[in-house]
Amino acid sequence: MTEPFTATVLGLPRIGPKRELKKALEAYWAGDLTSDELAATGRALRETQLRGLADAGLDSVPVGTFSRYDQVLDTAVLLGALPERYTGFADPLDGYFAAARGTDELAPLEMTKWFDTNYHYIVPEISPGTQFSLHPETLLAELAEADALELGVPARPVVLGPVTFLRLSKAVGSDAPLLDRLEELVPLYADLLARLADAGAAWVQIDEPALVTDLSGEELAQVRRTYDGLAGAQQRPAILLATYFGRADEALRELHDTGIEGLAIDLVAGALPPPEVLRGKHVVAGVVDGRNVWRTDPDRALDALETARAHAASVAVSTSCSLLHVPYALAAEPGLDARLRSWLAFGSEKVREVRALADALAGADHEPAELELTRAGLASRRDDPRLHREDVRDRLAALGEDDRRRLPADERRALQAERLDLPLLPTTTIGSYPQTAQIRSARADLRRGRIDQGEYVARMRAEIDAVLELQEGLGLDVLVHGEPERNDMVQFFAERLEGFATTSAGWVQSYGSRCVRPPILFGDVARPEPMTVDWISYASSRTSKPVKGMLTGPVTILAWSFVRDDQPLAASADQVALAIRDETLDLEQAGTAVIQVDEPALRELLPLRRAERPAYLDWAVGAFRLATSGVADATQVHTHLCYSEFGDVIEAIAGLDADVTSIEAARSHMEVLEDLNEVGFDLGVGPGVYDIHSPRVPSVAEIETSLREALRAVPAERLWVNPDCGLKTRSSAEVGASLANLVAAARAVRSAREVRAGR
Ligand SMILES: Nc1nc2c(c(=O)[nH]1)N[C@@H](CNc1ccc(C(=O)N[C@@H](CCC(=O)N[C@@H](CCC(=O)N[C@@H](CCC(=O)O)C(=O)O)C(=O)O)C(=O)O)cc1)CN2
Ligand code: MET
Ligand SMILES: [Zn+2]
Repeated sequence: MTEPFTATVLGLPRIGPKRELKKALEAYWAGDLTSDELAATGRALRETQLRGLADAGLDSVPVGTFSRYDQVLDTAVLLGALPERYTGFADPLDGYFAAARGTDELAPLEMTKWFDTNYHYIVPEISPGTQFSLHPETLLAELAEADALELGVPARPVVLGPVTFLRLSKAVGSDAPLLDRLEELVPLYADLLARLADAGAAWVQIDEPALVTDLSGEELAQVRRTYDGLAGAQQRPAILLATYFGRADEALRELHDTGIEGLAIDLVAGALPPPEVLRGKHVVAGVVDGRNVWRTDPDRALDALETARAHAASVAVSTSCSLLHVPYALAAEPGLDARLRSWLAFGSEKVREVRALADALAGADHEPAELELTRAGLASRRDDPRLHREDVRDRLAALGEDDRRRLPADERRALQAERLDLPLLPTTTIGSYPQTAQIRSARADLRRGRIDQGEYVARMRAEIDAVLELQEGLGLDVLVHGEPERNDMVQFFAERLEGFATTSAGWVQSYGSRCVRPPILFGDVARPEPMTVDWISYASSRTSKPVKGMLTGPVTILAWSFVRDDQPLAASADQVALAIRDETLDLEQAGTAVIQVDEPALRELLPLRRAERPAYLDWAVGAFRLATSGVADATQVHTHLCYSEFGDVIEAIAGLDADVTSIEAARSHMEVLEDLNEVGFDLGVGPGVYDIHSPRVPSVAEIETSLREALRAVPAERLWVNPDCGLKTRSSAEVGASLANLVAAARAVRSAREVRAGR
């Protein structure tokens, strides 16, 4: 067999340690950078990164996990599966970006979450007319580029596997299962393998995270035939099949005797499969968490590595998944408190951990220095009083069922109707208004000491005034303050809660050029003081219309943070929920009649395996209800959900028991509403009437059509009118025009009904 390696990582971040790629992309899109300059940015990032890995002592380095936008879209290009409408561009790069982001004329492909992460991939469309063809030029060029660096370490090309590619794609124009098309892809992948072998690759990594989801017997058989085909290819590198984000035992058992040489296994989200599955294989053991930021417990890791070694042909140490999901390096965070820092590993620290664990496994004479550091860090973490606060624990222990329950919905509805006096089909927006350069630079000025807190507050209040004036002018019914003071809907709260740390440069790619800095939940959660009350009270004081209090829910705060690994997520969720509950009570006290608690990530955290879903939904719904059931019955609780298909969580949505739920629906309007009807949902609902992810301004007529369609599923008394999601990524011009049409459409439908009702 090909010489096995000992230390590697499964994939790499690409946005750049200082978001160099983000800035280059946005400059290119703005017409301020040439495609050559954009390419040079990518090349420089890849070179620095690969040299870093080689210097750190990895003996196999991944190539091909870079992307100008997204790796699934790249795979569609690799396989010739980009829909035809994106292929006529003079520069193919512009077609690629058109598929990713759309143009004035063309809608982009859909975007959705990559498994249970906060990364979004572009959803390829496969139609009966799609004719696959191989386009390996980019991958081969990156491989050649890596070889030219003469790192002295073999480069290992990485591709997304055919099963996962089809599993993540969307079928259009046919109901036939997409996996039926695996047989068309086998010869292409076989051809690709031959080209990679020709180019000198000893190993190829084929990523198949879809194998950790539930697969039917028929699907497993298709997977089997696919890998029989690939392993049987005439000329090819050794195949490392990489699964991550869970256990893939059924598939790995099925594939054991296909002739695949290596298995990369996630030992953080998953576990070692039975010994017979490992037998004869090169096992790349993912003991270093690629998705979280804690240092790896050396004893537990070495235990797992030794067990793997007892059964496998050889073992390498690796990360559990790509490092795409963690920030580049702790070095960029000198501001984190020293004790917390000693518990943490970002990307480059993880690479060092991998090497050190591989040395320890190989029987190094001395404990590698990196592991000594880890042991010291872990000891101080265990003893830190911030991880176990009696005040927080006592409060949680005293909770009962009544703390997660409100009056029956119809009784609340009557009380709220009286208090709010809203028209039929009330109009509202989801919370954020455009996060302009002006707003962001005010925040940057505050950070750099160029303005003081008073000046900052004054500028944000001016933004709030402008947004309120816009909404009043447009005639919206329930107003929002626009969230100008929030750098991010999760980070903002984490900065104000004890138990969380936040970073200044810990950027992680969310989609395309957009990034987030996930907070680090390290301890028990408490809220030292109100977080949003001053802003909301200010906004309320400026208008006679109701202004929604605007909070992020416990599930979403956790989903978009790095979370504790020393207690169940459910326990952390209740702690965050209590802090949010306290905030709702303070908002109410200050006179707020409508409070929205966003849970866009409710669907995202849904376990990949069906068997684990009920338990998750139970605690997730419980945490939301804990956060929202403290307020009086006359206070209207809203929630907002987006980013996904809701089929699997529809009962949970009803279980949230929010008085009003705004829900992304521009793509499949009636479907969500009918699904909700099926579970007996009888609360307020605002199916988004236009897609905020596109710059397109929807016409009055099309919004009216949406509303009339919605009215076939929902009585007017329960229907709200709102966009799909917040407006922070849109321009002010788009927002003004779109909302004017939204209000006009709502009014038209309203008065048509009133005429009919003879009012
Ligand atoms: N955490 C999280 N996850 C999420 C979402 C979300 O809202 N939050 N939504 C979905 C994803 N959608 C997203 C939509 C937009 C952005 C986004 O716009 N991100 C911004 C950064 C947002 C931010 O942190 N802004 C900060 C910092 C802004 C910044 O870059 N400042 C410059 C200076 C700017 C200046 O001087 O003008 C700097 O620090 O260098 C702020 O406003 O304070 C970006 O990539 O550009 C991210 C995700 C799902 N996951
Ligand atoms: C990703 S959901 C966003 C909800 C938030 N209130 C906003 O309007 O931006
Ligand atoms: Zn949303």
